[in-house]
Amino acid sequence: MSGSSAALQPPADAVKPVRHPDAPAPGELLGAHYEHCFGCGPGQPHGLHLEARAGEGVSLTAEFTVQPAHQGAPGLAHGGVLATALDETLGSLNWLLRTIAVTGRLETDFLRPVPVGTTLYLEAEVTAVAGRKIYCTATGRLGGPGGPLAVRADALFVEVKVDHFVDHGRQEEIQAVMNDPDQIRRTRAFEVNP
Ligand SMILES: CCCCCCCCCCCCCCCC(=O)SCCNC(=O)CCNC(=O)[C@H](O)C(C)(C)COP(=O)(O)OP(=O)(O)OC[C@H]1O[C@@H](n2cnc3c(N)ncnc32)[C@H](O)[C@@H]1OP(=O)(O)O
Repeated sequence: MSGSSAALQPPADAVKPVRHPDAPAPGELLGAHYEHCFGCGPGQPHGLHLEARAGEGVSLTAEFTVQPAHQGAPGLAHGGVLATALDETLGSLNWLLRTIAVTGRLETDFLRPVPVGTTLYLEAEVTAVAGRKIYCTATGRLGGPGGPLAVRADALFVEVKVDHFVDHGRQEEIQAVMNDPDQIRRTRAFEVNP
């Protein structure tokens, strides 16, 4: 079963997404947006370590290999972890728009079980933009980019300012990020109007 709910249908005044002129070139690895992100951070031992690569237009591909720490049922990926992989992949699209945005809504279809050791090949694209609202879609396939479809998702991301994180994040981590010039550079790469 698939098909997104009315909340994920772009309004009549939505426009096509525009790839930012300074977006990473097609084929370029996007890198982690935060060292300790559960989805993409290299400093998160049990994280997904998802790696995303820019595609054409406002699209990208990503890969994630399911580890024993990601199990739900014996030998199978937990559904919440797969939803995280989709969420992270969709969130990475914002590198190409150079916009900071957070997930407002994520609708997921789980079509096939995903065994531990499998590499999930993900593809995502932004389909429409309406003001601060970014509509996007993603798929995850087993074993290769042309493999069987295992998971898919439609989502709405909402553009926010850096203040979103500063105001709501725990002080300890926010301060550490503020003191890290590398992280500040990565955050700036998301923003058109910092
Ligand atoms: C120093 C620090 C450096 C940090 C450097 C970070 C770098 C970049 C990190 C990125 C990280 C990504 C990681 C992966 C993606 C996540 O996992 S993000 C984490 C999960 N998501 C969240 O925590 C978001 C929690 N929710 C919220 O904060 C707020 O609800 C939101 C989403 C910001 C919206 O609140 P708001 O700004 O007050 O906006 P609001 O007026 O309510 O909504 C705006 C529009 O969106 C619509 N909308 C909002 N929510 C929904 C919904 N659920 N369904 C349908 N429509 C909705 C509204 O109806 C409205 O539509 P219009 O009226 O404009 O037509």
